[in-house]
Amino acid sequence: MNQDALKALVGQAAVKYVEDGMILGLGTGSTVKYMVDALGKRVAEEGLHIIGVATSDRTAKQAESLGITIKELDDVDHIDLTIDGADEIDENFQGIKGGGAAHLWEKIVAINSTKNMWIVDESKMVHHLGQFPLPLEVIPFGSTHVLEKLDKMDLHPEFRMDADGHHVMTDSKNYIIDLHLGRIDHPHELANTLNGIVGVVEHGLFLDTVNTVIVGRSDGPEVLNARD
Ligand SMILES: O=C(CO)[C@H](O)[C@H](O)COP(=O)(O)O
Repeated sequence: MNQDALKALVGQAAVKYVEDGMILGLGTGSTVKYMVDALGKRVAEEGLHIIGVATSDRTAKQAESLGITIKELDDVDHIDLTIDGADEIDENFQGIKGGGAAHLWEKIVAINSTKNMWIVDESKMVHHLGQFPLPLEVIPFGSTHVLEKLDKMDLHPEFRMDADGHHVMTDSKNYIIDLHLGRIDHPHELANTLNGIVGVVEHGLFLDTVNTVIVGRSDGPEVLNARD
């Protein structure tokens, strides 16, 4: 099975956890896109009454095009379950997110959710975090100085640019800096350090966040329970 087929598999597996009346956080990325397609199908076929809170403009657009009602986070009083993708998940269920430049909204939605589920193909499961560059969302004002500071801290920063050589912009109109770390031995310490840098809005370390991971493997989806 190729990677896309595994992503579709976990997307379809995840929506089996959706119940009528739920308020759902909808993540961002290519895996979530399959999940939103499958959710739209359930809404159309079963008439489920679901409210979605999207973690990006592109997910909101896709969901609405499929007949899923979308509300702003501030217009709901809770979120029952958020289903999102991830870039890396280690053996302690700690994760890196933000490959799609959406980790700020994803983290805000995640911390306001009763349960968090991540859906990934098996290539995302790792022994140690850090092979995937760690994304930081940074305020454009003074961001070159933030980059220099990170460089002096040996965090190997690089602005994320698009194919035309422009800064990748988040939905909040911020820039992304990726840290090329290779291996993160102490994710909580690194998170604390990054939280203390003025100009960094949010980093892509999602620590002690996820409850359930569905891993797409060629012999079927594997469900891992991280925490309650
Ligand atoms: O964090 C994210 C977006 O900011 C995505 O969840 C993550 O990048 C995984 O994406 P994909 O499913 O396309 O591999």
